[in-house]
Amino acid sequence: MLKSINPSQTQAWSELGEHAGAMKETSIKALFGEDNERFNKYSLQFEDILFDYSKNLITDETLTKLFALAEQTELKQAIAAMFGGEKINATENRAVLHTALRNRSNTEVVVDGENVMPLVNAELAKMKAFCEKVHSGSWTGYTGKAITDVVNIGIGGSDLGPVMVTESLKPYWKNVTPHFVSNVDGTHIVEILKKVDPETTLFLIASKTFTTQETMTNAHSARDWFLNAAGDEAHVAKHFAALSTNKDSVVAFGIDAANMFEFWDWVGGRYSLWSAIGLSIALTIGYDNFEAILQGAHEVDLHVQQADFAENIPVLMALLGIWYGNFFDADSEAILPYDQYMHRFAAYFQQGNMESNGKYVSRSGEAVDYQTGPIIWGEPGTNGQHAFYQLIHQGTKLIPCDFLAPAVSHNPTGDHHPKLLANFFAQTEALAFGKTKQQVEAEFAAAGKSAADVAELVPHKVFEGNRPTNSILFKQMTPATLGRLIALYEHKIFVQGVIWNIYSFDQWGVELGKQLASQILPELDDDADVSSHDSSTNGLINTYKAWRK
Ligand SMILES: O=P(O)(O)OC[C@H]1O[C@@H](O)[C@@H](O)[C@@H](O)[C@@H]1O
Repeated sequence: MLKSINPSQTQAWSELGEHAGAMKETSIKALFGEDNERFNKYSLQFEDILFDYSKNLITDETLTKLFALAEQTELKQAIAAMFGGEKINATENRAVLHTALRNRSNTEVVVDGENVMPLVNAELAKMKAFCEKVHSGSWTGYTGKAITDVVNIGIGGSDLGPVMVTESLKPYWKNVTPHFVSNVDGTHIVEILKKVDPETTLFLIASKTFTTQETMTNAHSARDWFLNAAGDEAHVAKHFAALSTNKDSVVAFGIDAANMFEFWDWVGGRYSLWSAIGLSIALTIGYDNFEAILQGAHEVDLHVQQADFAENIPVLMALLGIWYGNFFDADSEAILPYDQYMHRFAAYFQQGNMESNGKYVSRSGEAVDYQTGPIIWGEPGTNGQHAFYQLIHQGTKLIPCDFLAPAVSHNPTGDHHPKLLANFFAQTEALAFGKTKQQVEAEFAAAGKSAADVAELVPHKVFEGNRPTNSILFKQMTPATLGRLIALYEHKIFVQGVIWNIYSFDQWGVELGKQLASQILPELDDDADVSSHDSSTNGLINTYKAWRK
């Protein structure tokens, strides 16, 4: 159990509050002007990843106070508790050990007196053997043909990770094409089923609980579609596998227990891509590449445990987020990958952050008196530049941004990549340093315009700058690099949750909607008007019933 420590009552918090007041009087530009060594001081390289956090409104004093906050909220103890298998997910009485799934050192990880590593290793061996059979063509469908398509049916943590990773690593795809069905909207499964052939398709029913309405509905529809073609229930075993913690429900659904890939209650849904939930990843890019993702993440697991705070990338990422969220009232963060393959990266960490740290109740059960998890959003560059960057550059809101880019493209066509990277470099420069009134006027003067003619236009063309960013430049998008990047962001979320004194590994906030939907569903069976809800909900339901006739 993690102690409940109110961060806003710590000495460091009040010092940070005062210090933020002073920092509002300076600017990123001024700080760069004062110190030529800023990049060297405020950047770190970890393996093939360069983390440059120099374009933040920080000084050594800021960092010292942020590290003090981490000390005073007992971050070190919390890191040890998580990796040590303590039940830090107290509201569900569970350990938090997605790190054990990628513990390539194979050191003991004990939960309830049992070393879980033999379980982890056995499941990985089973995934490996299965991948080999599918890739070699020795695993065949009901008509003897090899598998060409995998359809992962899952939602939330049982979908977003595999989607993001398979998309990010498209250059590594093998002879199996992945598809993903998540939404209960029938459109999703109908459109995917149009693309695949029952004779050569493998369905992975991915659900930690194996009770999620969307997933079970889609799984039954997939099974019906398959049986419609295959005829015989005996063929299901060749085309359906389950990725779950709930064996009884898997068997009750009709999936052969031999085709179940297991994980455990100490793996949170949104941290589960490292587990059997990653089977669609391993089938898409090959088991060895899947293992390379685990290896990359494991390196970061060692880093977060061993590095001093000043050298610890996830800790720095977390503290910078707290600096702006709690002391500058920033309420969102943008994640902006300059890599088209990473187009679902922000969506993935939208769940990671918002489901983990979207909590207002502290670990002692009281409402907190400070901001917790940020709103996360983002799209790949350069598309975002032509859509929403206007607000980041000249809007009234402070939006700290992470810019990510590979130095080497998998598609070095023409001069696309230098152009992409020129934009990547330009944006953080523009955001930090802006363009002054004098610069705008000088540009007009150089173009032969008189000061009087352009006076009204000038203020609109000024960029205040002083918009903070992190740049994460990596060598190339490889499985190990992606593993590292994901683990960095995962640990950022964990560190922030510790400091905010909340429980990052439960998600009670998703339950009420599910509960009400299951009450409403039977009310939609007939055409009778309902009156059991508030007037708005009654009105909506009754209009729906009238219109669907
Ligand atoms: O994997 P299952 O159990 O189907 O859950 C799928 C998703 O459900 C949601 O309600 C959330 O709680 C997510 O964290 C979870 O990943």
